[in-house]
Amino acid sequence: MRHAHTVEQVRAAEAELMARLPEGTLMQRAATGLAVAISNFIGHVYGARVVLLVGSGDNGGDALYAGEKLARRGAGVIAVLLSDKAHPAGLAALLVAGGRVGSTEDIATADVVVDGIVGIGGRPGLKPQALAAVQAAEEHGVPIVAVDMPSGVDVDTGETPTEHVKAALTVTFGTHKICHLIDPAAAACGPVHLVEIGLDLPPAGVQSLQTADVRALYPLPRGESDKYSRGVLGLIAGSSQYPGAAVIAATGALAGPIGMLRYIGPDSVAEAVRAAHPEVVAGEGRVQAWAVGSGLGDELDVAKVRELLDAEEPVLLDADGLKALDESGDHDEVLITPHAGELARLLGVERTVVEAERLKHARMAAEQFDVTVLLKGSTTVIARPDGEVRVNTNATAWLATAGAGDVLAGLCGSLLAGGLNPLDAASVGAYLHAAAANLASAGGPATAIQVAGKVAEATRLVLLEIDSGG
Ligand SMILES: NC(=O)C1=CN([C@@H]2O[C@H](COP(=O)(O)OP(=O)(O)OC[C@H]3O[C@@H](n4cnc5c(N)ncnc54)[C@H](OP(=O)(O)O)[C@@H]3O)[C@@H](O)[C@H]2O)[C@@H](O)CC1
Ligand SMILES: [K+]
Repeated sequence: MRHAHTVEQVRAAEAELMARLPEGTLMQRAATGLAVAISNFIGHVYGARVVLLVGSGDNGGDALYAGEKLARRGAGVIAVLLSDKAHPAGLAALLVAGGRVGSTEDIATADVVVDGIVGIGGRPGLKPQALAAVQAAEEHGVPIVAVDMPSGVDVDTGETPTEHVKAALTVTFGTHKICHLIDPAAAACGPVHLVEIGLDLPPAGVQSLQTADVRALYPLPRGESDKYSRGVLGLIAGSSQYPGAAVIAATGALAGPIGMLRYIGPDSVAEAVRAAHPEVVAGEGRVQAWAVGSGLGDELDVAKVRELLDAEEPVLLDADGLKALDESGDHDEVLITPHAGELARLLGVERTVVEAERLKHARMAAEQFDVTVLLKGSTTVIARPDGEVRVNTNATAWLATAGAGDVLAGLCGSLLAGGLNPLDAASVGAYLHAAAANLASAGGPATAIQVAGKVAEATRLVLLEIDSGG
């Protein structure tokens, strides 16, 4: 599990640990890990040209001490001081090691720029001198390694209301922060490298499943399992207008853990579903969970869906089905899977607002409708009414294709029917969906059906303990 803590939690853990260690120990641990990560990033140290952007706090201190270590190994290290309060001991150490103070002019010929402008003490945005330095790096194509996080992002929300660094690599300390996992800030981090510094942290409110977590959660059939005990999913999807959505959702569902799929819908759509998947049973019967909504169009039966929402079985509500959601009733076992536009409609706000503040709006909807919300997007945010959040970060941009959401709905529904709670079903489903997309895409385009076709293989790789790039 990858954990993302808030600034307040990190500060408390840091204070507790610092009280037990000689002064400066934590910063030295951070700077050592940072120097190693920078040298791995540039591939060579001797003769490398490194420019440090140094703000007024300890984030700049980390950069200066890492610069000192690189200078000792033969790098040419130049510090651009963005404040007259730059960490005095760190600066002295850099100068003793042969580094020097320079200006933004030095950026043009650098191999790497190190962003030590601000860390967890930062407010969003960049001051003019810092912005000019960052723009110089961008203009000259010099990659930026961010210390702790790209300066200018909102650390605790992942929002990027104004200018910020776009890093090629982020080196963080002790634990991940929320901005590393939530877009749009997460997209500005590049790969995130975690340096352990020994912090003792409380449970994190934002987490991200890794391969081993998915393996541990996945509902496995047992020797005595039959098709009913593995779980039966009822699928209400597709319409004369969008028959394909039912076929695609069914393909996603059958690639999950269920033993049987029941399809409920118009005869013509049922025929299409059964032509693609002869194993599907058409018509009502006992189910362990419902997946409702993909491609229903105008044929949504609001009363019927509300009946299901009030019943005991878990319900996944997607696409057109979301129109049936209201704030009444107990929706503990309900999972909704909107994209930003659909969530915006539910909350009565603009889509762009949801995209800019994904964590906030996913949590808001979860609380308001008393449901688990899976907000689709480049990083998928899954929020529970109690505020617990999981994020899925292994998606490929190629997954933005028609029908991909129907595959996800079918798969997550299948996991609900297989016995997972909405949070686990959503996070395991999002992980396997993205892993399948990575296999189907392999760096190029892929259709939704091709993605669905790779879910079984992605699952097998996870269960066999092979990391499929997820
Ligand atoms: N916690 C840990 O476990 C460890 C932490 N470590 C490191 O310490 C870092 C935190 O250091 P920190 O607390 O000194 O704050 P930091 O982020 O450097 O900001 C300093 C000052 O900048 C200012 N400022 C604010 N916003 C701004 C902006 N947009 N643009 C420009 N300036 C802005 C503001 O001052 P003000 O302007 O209000 O006077 C603020 O006080 C942390 O990220 C990690 O790298 C590691 O060494 C070891 C383990
Ligand atoms: K930074």
